[in-house]
This record gives sequence, structure tokens and C-alpha cells, in this order.
Amino acid sequence: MSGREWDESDVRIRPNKRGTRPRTKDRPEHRDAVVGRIVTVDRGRYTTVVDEDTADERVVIAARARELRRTAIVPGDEVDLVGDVSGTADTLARLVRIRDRRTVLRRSADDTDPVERVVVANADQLVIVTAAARPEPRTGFVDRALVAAYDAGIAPLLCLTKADLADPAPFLANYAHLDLPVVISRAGSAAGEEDDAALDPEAIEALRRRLDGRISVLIGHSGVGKSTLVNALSDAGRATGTVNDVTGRGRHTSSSALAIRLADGAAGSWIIDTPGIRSFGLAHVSADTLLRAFDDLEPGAEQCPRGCEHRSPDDGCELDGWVADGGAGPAGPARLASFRRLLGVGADAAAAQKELGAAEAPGPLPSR
Ligand SMILES: Nc1nc2c(ncn2[C@@H]2O[C@H](COP(=O)(O)OP(=O)(O)OP(=O)(O)O)[C@@H](O)[C@H]2O)c(=O)[nH]1
Ligand SMILES: [Zn+2]
Repeated sequence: MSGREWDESDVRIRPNKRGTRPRTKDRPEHRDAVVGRIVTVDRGRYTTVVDEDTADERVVIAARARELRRTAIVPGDEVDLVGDVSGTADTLARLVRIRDRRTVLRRSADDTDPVERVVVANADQLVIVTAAARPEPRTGFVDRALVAAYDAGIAPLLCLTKADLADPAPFLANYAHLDLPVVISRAGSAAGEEDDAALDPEAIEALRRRLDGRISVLIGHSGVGKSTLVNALSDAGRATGTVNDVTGRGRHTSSSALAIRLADGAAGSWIIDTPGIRSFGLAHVSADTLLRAFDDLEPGAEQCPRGCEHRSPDDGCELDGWVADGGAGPAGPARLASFRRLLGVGADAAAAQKELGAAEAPGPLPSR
């Protein structure tokens, strides 16, 4: 008997040393993939919007393909869907790929979870919501949120609520030297009682204009008036209502983030509400990354020693001298003070991360 001949199937089963060849049977299918935007995630079911902002826009529920089982898929993500993408009741599409993300926002490690995790993808703007009173505003929270935004390349916006209860000016003075847009919101004429605060329409319109055409993440402590804002800004008839129908859950019963349509917004206007996030993952933020958000100060660091952490002239940091010589203009000293305050926030985060004993936690603010 002669030895058998090689054929194509033999070639195919030879082990691929690098193991990178995609499974051929998946490929033709993936060519037909449609793009969905993740709206929310609940127990392994991904609620997406397909054909966004077209007449065919629909909600499609998907389960992820096996090969994605270790990957975080979060609200704001754009994903490829195959299989039944009709969106009809009781159908399930298959999520086969996550598209490249423009930005990611991470929440911090905490007692229940020692790992920083991505919570929102592709956001353009981080809306930091804080109240002028009840609860009292805190710079610590706002500072940490600012560092997270600067690090992620997401534009921050400070939204101060409940201005009918207290003058927001003293708190805002803390941020006077940051290039930080501010929107002030208050209860309208029916103010006084905290229940069912009807917000001042002008304030809402000012905020709405800021959100128009962008993907914005709202973040804030409990009770600052975040839901009141979202209700005033959202169009409950669109994605929100449908999501509640398909997941059978109300917005506040889930701790995962949820993308909601901005009412009367341009295409691509989303508000991402984040009931679960109390703090941000900042352990990886370096002094140089943060400095990039202060482009008026950045040239002053050119003469700094290599690896400078920009903390103090005692360590050779050149920023102080440069600012004193007017390098960053009249606001330079105040800007440097603001930068140093935020730098402290980052360092604290790195230390906290270490205390939690996370594997390979970086030291305090390594430079790059
Ligand atoms: N006086 C006044 N009260 C407000 C204003 N905005 C919201 N409130 C009230 O503040 C309380 C808390 O508002 P929510 O919108 O539930 O706050 P939240 O940030 O969503 O809080 P959680 O749902 O716990 O996350 C409610 O009783 C609102 O009616 C405001 O501008 N002025
Ligand atoms: Zn320096």
C-alpha cells in the first residue's frame, strides 16, 4: 500500500504555531456584521442600538461570542453583530467584535473589586455633577473626576445643581484657574420643596446645548440631582423606554451604566448615566499625562530633569522658576497651584491602590 497523499484537510489541521489564524468558518458571517452601540449590559445580555439615527433604528439584544468572554464590553462601545439582528422579540444576535475605542473611563479598584475596570467607552465629555448644597460640594470628588477626564482625554464639564439652595460661587472659586466650563442648574419657580424639583428651563437648555452631538457621561454622588437632570434632558420614548421593556428592569435597579438619548439632540447625542461609579481608576495616571492637560504649563517642564514628577523645586522641578518668570502669564502661579493639587489627587490614588494590594500596582506617579 502506498502512503496516503496529502490533501487540503491535512494542511489545515497542521498546528499553527502562532495560533493567530482566525477560525475560517466565522469569517464569511462576520462580513455581514452590522454595527451596534451598547446601551446597557445586564447579566450577559447586551442591549444595543443598530442603524442608529436612521429610519431603521432598532434595539437588538445580543450575547457575546466565546472568544470575547474575557473582554469588558461597556455602554458606549461600538460592536459588530451577526446572526439575527432583526431586533424582533425573543431574538438574540451574536456580538463578535468590539470596534476600536476613542476613549475609556475606568472606575477605581475598591473593597469589593481590586481591579480597575472600564465602565464607559467612547465618551467625549465627562459631566461632573455636584450640588451647591444638600449634599455639600466636595473638591476631593471633583478633583479626582477632573484627573480621570484629563487622563482619558475626555473633556470635563462641571454641572453645579441646587443653586437655589446656596450660592455656588465660593465652591466654583476652587476651579477659577482651570479651563473648566461650568453650567449652573437650579429648581425653577416652584422651588422650596425638594420633592419633584422642576428645574429652571434656562439652565436645562444651557446644559442641553453642551450635550448636543456628543457622548457625555454623567457622574455624581447620590442625591446631587443627577436623575432629575437626566429626566429633564432625556426623551423617555426612545432608547430608555425600550430598554426597560426588553430588560424588564428600571433604570435604578441596575448598578451598571446606561446610555440614554438626549431629547431633540443631533445624531450621536447620548447621555450615559453611571449609578455604579463612586470613584475613578487613577493609579496609572502619571505626572506628565496630567501636565498635558495644562498646555500653558507644559513648555516649562522642558528643562526638568528626566523623570521629574513635577512636585517641588527641591527635587529639581523647573516649573516653579519658569512660572515665577512669567512663562505661563499672569495666571501661571495659580495654574501651577491647581496642577499641584490635582497631582496630589493622583498620588493618593496610587497609594490607595497599593494599600489594596493590587498586583503590580505602580508606584506613586511614575513618569510615563
Ligand atoms: N432645591 C433643589 N432640589 C433639587 C434640585 N435638583 C434635584 N433636587 C432634589 O434633590 C433630590 C435628589 O435628586 P435626585 O435627582 O434623585 O438625585 P440623584 O443624584 O439622582 O440621586 P440618586 O438617585 O441617589 O443617585 C430630589 O428630592 C430632587 O427633587 C435643585 O436644583 N434644587
Ligand atoms: Zn518638573
